[in-house]
Amino acid sequence: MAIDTPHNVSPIAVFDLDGTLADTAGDLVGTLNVILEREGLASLPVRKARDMIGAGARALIQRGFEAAGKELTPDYLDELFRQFMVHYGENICVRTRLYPGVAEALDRLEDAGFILAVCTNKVEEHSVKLLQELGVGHRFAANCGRDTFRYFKPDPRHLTLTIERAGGHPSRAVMIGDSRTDIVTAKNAGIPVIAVPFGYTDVPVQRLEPDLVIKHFDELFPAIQRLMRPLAA
Ligand SMILES: O=C(O)COP(=O)(O)O
Ligand SMILES: [Mg+2]
Repeated sequence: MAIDTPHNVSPIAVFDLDGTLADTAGDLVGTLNVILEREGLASLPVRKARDMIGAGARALIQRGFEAAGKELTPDYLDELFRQFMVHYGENICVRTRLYPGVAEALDRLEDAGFILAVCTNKVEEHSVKLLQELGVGHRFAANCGRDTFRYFKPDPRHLTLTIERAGGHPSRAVMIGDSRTDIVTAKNAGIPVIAVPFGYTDVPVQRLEPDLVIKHFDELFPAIQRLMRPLAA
């Protein structure tokens, strides 16, 4: 289906957050471990728990408890989720860092006239706080979390509504992500997707058939040019 491109719409690059812009596993798993320890369960090493990230904090707790062989009732999961949100909110940027080359890649895109946005399954409040603490919050025209709209990834409307809020258009957009969720979301929205292989996924991203894979943010701008040139023609 051809999408009509309105005149003079700036191109937009939409980024996933956890595992794409920033390596957040240390602090997410750090909070998961606080919760597990409060429940008398053994904590999980980051290398084992990192691939449980990607579907939001509630899923992370659920997966952590499954790994420990402990059942959770929905009510108790709600209670642990509340505890998680408080602890994580207070410890959101202790070990978390941007991946190498992110700030430069954002500069390059901005210089080329791109709008930048974030579409994450973190709650919006945490996404805003984290990107501010990482010193890049002001770069994004929209920062849309799991609770921003009624829809969240892999529902493609999370992505299309993010684009709309940022002032872009789906026909001049690209998504950058690290997981199956991001790739499925973008494909269902009809938007090209670039994957990074250093994030959180239980399957190598190449197998999920993104349009391109980049190993470092240095490669982002040329990759976007390759994908968007045919669209702009
Ligand atoms: O916090 C999560 O589990 C997922 O967040 P992401 O969508 O930014 O990868
Ligand atoms: Mg991610």
